[in-house]
Amino acid sequence: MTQKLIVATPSKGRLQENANAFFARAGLELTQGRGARDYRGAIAGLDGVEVAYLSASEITGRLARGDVHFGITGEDLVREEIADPESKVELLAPLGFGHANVVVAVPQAWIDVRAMADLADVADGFRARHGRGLRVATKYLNTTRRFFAQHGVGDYRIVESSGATEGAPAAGSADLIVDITTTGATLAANALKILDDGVILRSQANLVASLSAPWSETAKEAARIILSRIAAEEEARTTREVRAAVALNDAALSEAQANFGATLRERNGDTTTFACPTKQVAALADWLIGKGAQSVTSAKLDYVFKAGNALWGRLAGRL
Ligand SMILES: Nc1ncnc2c1ncn2[C@@H]1O[C@H](COP(=O)(O)OP(=O)(O)OP(=O)(O)O)[C@@H](O)[C@H]1O
Ligand SMILES: O=P(O)(O)OC[C@H]1O[C@H](OP(=O)(O)OP(=O)(O)O)[C@H](O)[C@@H]1O
Ligand SMILES: [Mg+2]
Repeated sequence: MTQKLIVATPSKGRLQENANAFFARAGLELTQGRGARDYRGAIAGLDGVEVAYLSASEITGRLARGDVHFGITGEDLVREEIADPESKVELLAPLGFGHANVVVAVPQAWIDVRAMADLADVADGFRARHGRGLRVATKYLNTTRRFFAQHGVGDYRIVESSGATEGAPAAGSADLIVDITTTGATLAANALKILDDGVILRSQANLVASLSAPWSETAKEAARIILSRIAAEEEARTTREVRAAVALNDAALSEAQANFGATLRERNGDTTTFACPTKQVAALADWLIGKGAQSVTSAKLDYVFKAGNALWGRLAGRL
């Protein structure tokens, strides 16, 4: 069976540009078939791969159904649109973009309502006072139901809203909302406030794998290669190669690991080379000078390929 690996990437919206940049960083050049309007593409140099350009929401649905193998989408969409996501998909890696919180927000004028417990109280008395239950505008139906149930908010109704959700309370079509926010500007413009314990999820874009897609040998091999490049880029981006002319014993190496997260890459005579988390480079250098090094250099690498491919290992273990 020569079923190709299908990689779904956002074709529009907030994740599109960042997703393209993410693949480019990993040395994966997406090539679009016959023109910008062709929604199928490929990855240069990788025969067993097909790229599908879809909306983030559509990507999530296809991952759940097993129509695509890999997809880039928001964790908010995965938790909302896939029932029992742990059994259907594997969230392989958070990608560091598409940050947004799914939140419960109420009118700022509700001065006594600060937390979910206050909301539960309001919900209980609301029907008696207003002749109807609370109305919540949202497109996150399942996420809202789960969160409200956890917090004992029972008497409410969801008003499904797919756009301009923040305007619903002022327009009179809902009393509060559950929606996504990044800067908070839209909430503020609509005189809404997030409840103190009302952050339901801190979401970001993820590389997600479908567990039910047809994982042919061709698809597995392509996935292994793609994941090794992604891991190599991530390792290179988050670490620096630190080198010093100083001989260190095993106890000192353990200390470097424990204090700075620095792992030994190579020991060559009197030269010691570490892989060090970027943020710890200066501290490690200081420590190495304290150990007798005359100078310490730090270099940024393009890729760090490793014999063991942790990302692929994790996925392979579930297929
Ligand atoms: N400020 C934000 N607002 C909405 N989504 C965001 C934001 N920041 C990041 N995202 C992420 O991007 C995903 C897709 O949102 P996006 O707005 O691109 O698409 P959409 O709302 O489905 O379609 P549209 O292109 O019509 O807005 C969200 O589900 C979320 O994971
Ligand atoms: O906290 P902020 O930075 O103000 O961002 C939040 C807003 O961004 C999103 O809308 P988007 O622009 O994607 O339009 P949409 O509602 O049509 O998806 C989201 O639905 C909020 O309305
Ligand atoms: Mg949007």
